[in-house]
Amino acid sequence: MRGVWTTEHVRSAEERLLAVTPEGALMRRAAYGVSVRAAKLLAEHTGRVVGTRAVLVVGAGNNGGDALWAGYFLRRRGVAVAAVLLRPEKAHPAGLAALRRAGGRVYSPETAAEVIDSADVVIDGVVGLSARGPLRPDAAAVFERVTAPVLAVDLPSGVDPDTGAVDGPAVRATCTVTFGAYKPVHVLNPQHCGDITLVDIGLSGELGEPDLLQLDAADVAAAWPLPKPEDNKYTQGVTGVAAGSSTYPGAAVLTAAAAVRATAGMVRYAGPVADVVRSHWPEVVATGSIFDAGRVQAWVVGPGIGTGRQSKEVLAEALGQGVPVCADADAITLIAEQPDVLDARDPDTPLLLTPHDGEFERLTGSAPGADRVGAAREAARRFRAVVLLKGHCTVIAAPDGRVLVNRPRGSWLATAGSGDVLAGMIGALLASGLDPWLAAGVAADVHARAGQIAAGGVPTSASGILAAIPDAVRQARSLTP
Ligand SMILES: NC(=O)C1=CN([C@@H]2O[C@H](COP(=O)(O)OP(=O)(O)OC[C@H]3O[C@@H](n4cnc5c(N)ncnc54)[C@H](OP(=O)(O)O)[C@@H]3O)[C@@H](O)[C@H]2O)[C@@H](O)CC1
Ligand SMILES: Nc1ncnc2c1ncn2[C@@H]1O[C@H](COP(=O)(O)OP(=O)(O)O)[C@@H](O)[C@H]1O
Ligand SMILES: [K+]
Repeated sequence: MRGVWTTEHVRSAEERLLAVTPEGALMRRAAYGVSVRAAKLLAEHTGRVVGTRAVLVVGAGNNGGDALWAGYFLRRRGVAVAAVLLRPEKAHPAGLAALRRAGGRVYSPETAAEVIDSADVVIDGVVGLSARGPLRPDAAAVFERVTAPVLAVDLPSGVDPDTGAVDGPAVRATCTVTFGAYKPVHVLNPQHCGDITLVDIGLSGELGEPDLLQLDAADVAAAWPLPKPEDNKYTQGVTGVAAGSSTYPGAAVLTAAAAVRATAGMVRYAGPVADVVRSHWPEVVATGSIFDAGRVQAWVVGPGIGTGRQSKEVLAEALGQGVPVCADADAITLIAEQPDVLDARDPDTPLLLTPHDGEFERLTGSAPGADRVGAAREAARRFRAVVLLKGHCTVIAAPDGRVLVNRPRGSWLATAGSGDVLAGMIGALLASGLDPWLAAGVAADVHARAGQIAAGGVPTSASGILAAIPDAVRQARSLTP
C-alpha cells in the first residue's frame, strides 16, 4: 500500500528531521532530485540536456528555494537557466545566490515574456506545502504564457495540497517531483500532477501512520478471492443481487454478471426480472423475490430497483439478514428519503454505501464539496458504514477513519451502467468475506483497470467493462504483462 500524509503531518516530520540535519541539506537533496527529473524531461522533449533552456518560476518561500537550487544544479549540466522572481524581496537568499554564481539570469514577470516563450522546460516553484487558494494573478499570467512542459516542485501551484481542489488558475504539470512523502494532492488530483516522482530526503523514519492509503497491484492480488482445493460453490461465499425492474432490467443483468465475473462460487438473483437475468447468465440462480432467494453471504441491493414501498421492503429484508450489504443507487436514495429503513439493520451488520455526488448530497444533506476525503469520512462515521464516494478519484472511508483513494486509469468509467458493474464486484468480494473497506477498494481498483483495458484508447461501455474484469484481475495478479 502506498501511504499518503497530510501537509500538517509532513511538516511536523520535516521539523524533526531538520533539527538533526545540517542547514540547507534537505533543500539541496530535494533540489537535486528536481534537477535530475528536469534533465530527463528535457532529454525526452528535446533529445538533449546541454544547451537547452529552463525557466524557474519562483515564489516567496522554500518551494522557490528548491527551484533556485535545482536551477543551480541544471546550470552545472550546461542548461541555460532563467529565474522569474514573483516576490524578489522574499526569494530564497541562498538559492538565489547559488543560481547567480552559477550563471543563472534573473527576471521579473514583466520582463520574462521572451525567455518563457523560448523555454524547453518550466519549473514551478511558486508555492508548495504552504499553498492557499488558486494561483495569484501575477503567477497565473506567467503560466498562461507557458507552452513548454512544466515540472511542478512538490506539487502543482494553485491546487490545494490537502484536498486536491482547484478553485481558479492552477498549474497543470507534465510531472511533479515531491519529497519525503506523498501528499493528498498527489492521489486526489493526479490530473494536475502528471507523472509523479518521490525523492527520498530521509523523512520516512519521522512519518507516523499514513492519513490516506492507495492500493497497489500486490494488495489487490493478495485480496482477490480464488477457489482453494477444499472449496465448493457455497464455501466461497454466495452473492445475492437484488437489482433491476421492468423499467431497468439492464441494471439487474450488469450487477449479477459483474458478481459472476468477479469470483467463482455462486450468484443468486432476486427480483422482478429473473427471466432476463437467467437468459443472459444461465449460471445465476434467479428467483422473483428476495423472500424466497435462499441463503447468501452478502447482498447487493439497489441498482434500478426504484424507491417505492416494495423496494423499501427488499432493502429492509437484506439489511435484516445479518450479512454484509452493499446499498447502491436507488437503495441510497431510499435510505436518504426513508432513513427508518435502517432500523432493520443490526448496527454490527457491515453496510457499504456507494454514492455518486448527487446521491451523497441526498444522503447527507450536503454535496461533498472541495474536501471529498473529509466528507466521505464524516458520512462513514454518521452511518457507521463504509462510504465509497464515486468520482475520478474514488474515495473509500471506513467508520473508524481509514481512507483509501483509488487510482484512476483514465475516465473510461464515466459511462451508463458502470456503477452497476462496480456494485456487483463489491457484492462478490463482500460475500467472499473480505473486510468491507478493503473489498470496496479492491473492487474500485479492478473496475478502473477493467475500464482501461476495455477502452484500449477508445470509448467503451458497461458491457465492455464487465467483459474486461477477468483481464483486469489477471493484470493485477501479474498474469498478463
Ligand atoms: N521544510 C522542509 O524541510 C523542506 C521543504 N521543502 C520545500 O519547502 C516547501 C514549503 O516551503 P514554505 O513553507 O516556505 O512555503 P511555500 O509553499 O514555498 O509558500 C511560500 C509562500 O507562498 C505564498 N503563497 C501561498 N499561497 C499562494 C498562492 N496560491 N499563490 C502564490 N503564493 C502563495 C505564501 O506567502 P505570502 O505571499 O502569503 O506571504 C507562502 O508563505 C515545500 O513545498 C518544499 O518545496 C524542501 O526543500 C524539502 C525540505
Ligand atoms: N471522470 C471519471 N473518471 C473516472 N471514473 C469515473 C468518472 N466518472 C465516473 N466514474 C466512475 O464510474 C462509475 C459510475 O457510477 P454511477 O455514477 O453509479 O453510474 P451508473 O449509475 O450509470 O452505473 C463510478 O465507479 C465512478 O467512480
Ligand atoms: K510548486
